Amino acid sequence: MNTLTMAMPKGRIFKEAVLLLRKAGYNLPDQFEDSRKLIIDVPNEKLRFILAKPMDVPTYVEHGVADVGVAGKDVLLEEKRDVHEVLDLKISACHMAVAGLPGYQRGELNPKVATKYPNLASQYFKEQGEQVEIIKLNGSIELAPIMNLAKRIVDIVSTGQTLKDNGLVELERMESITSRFIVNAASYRIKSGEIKTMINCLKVALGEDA
Ligand SMILES: Nc1ncnc2c1ncn2[C@@H]1O[C@H](COP(=O)(O)OP(=O)(O)OP(=O)(O)O)[C@@H](O)[C@H]1O
Ligand SMILES: O=P(O)(O)OC[C@H]1O[C@H](OP(=O)(O)OP(=O)(O)O)[C@H](O)[C@@H]1O
Repeated sequence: MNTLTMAMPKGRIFKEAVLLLRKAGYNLPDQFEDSRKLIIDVPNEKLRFILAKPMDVPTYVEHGVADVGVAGKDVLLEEKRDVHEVLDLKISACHMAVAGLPGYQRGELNPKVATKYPNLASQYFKEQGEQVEIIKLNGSIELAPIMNLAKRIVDIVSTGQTLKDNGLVELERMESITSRFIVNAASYRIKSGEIKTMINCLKVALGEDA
């Protein structure tokens, strides 16, 4: 049996993904979630975890540095990496939205939209037939309309608290987002037994038919 390398997103998805793996029967050590190590070997399960920035997980999987990984659908839509998306893990649920100050009306020429997701946002507005100027930010996106950097933002909404606390409202709901199990194409062939076993165990944990 081959060792599988799994790219995991550091941050909010990580804990939920670890819980799901444990539910799927993988015996992961205690304190696994609290470690600051970026590579964690679990020899008993023939697993090696690499802990990457959420946006970088598909890159590691595309290049075959990791055989499999967990990535938010938002990241997959933004990065468009060449990976197989094989399973919806139904964790870290949220949605993408266009937000802005209350009462915003379309109509300006080439309006600015601030976002951490320039590709996803560009595609959305193209489909809507609205020409916009995308301003890429790396976080605290809700600042942009308040400071008049851009009247609208495209960002993740979960509880809606961040929008509310900053006096913003959701203007248009976009895609629903959950985390997905992704696989490198070559690994899928070379390590198909191990990968299919993992997918089946995850499906059972999710209450789906394996
Ligand atoms: N409220 C939320 N805000 C942001 N991301 C969320 C939320 N709920 C679930 N997610 C999921 O978590 C992922 C982001 O995780 P996290 O917030 O830990 O990283 P990040 O802040 O984008 O990372 P970094 O800023 O370190 O690059 C998203 O890709 C999305 O799929
Ligand atoms: O609807 P809510 O539950 O309030 O969650 C949404 C907020 O959470 C995320 O920010 P994050 O905490 O990742 O910080 P960031 O601004 O650094 O991206 C996201 O970008 C929103 O700002």
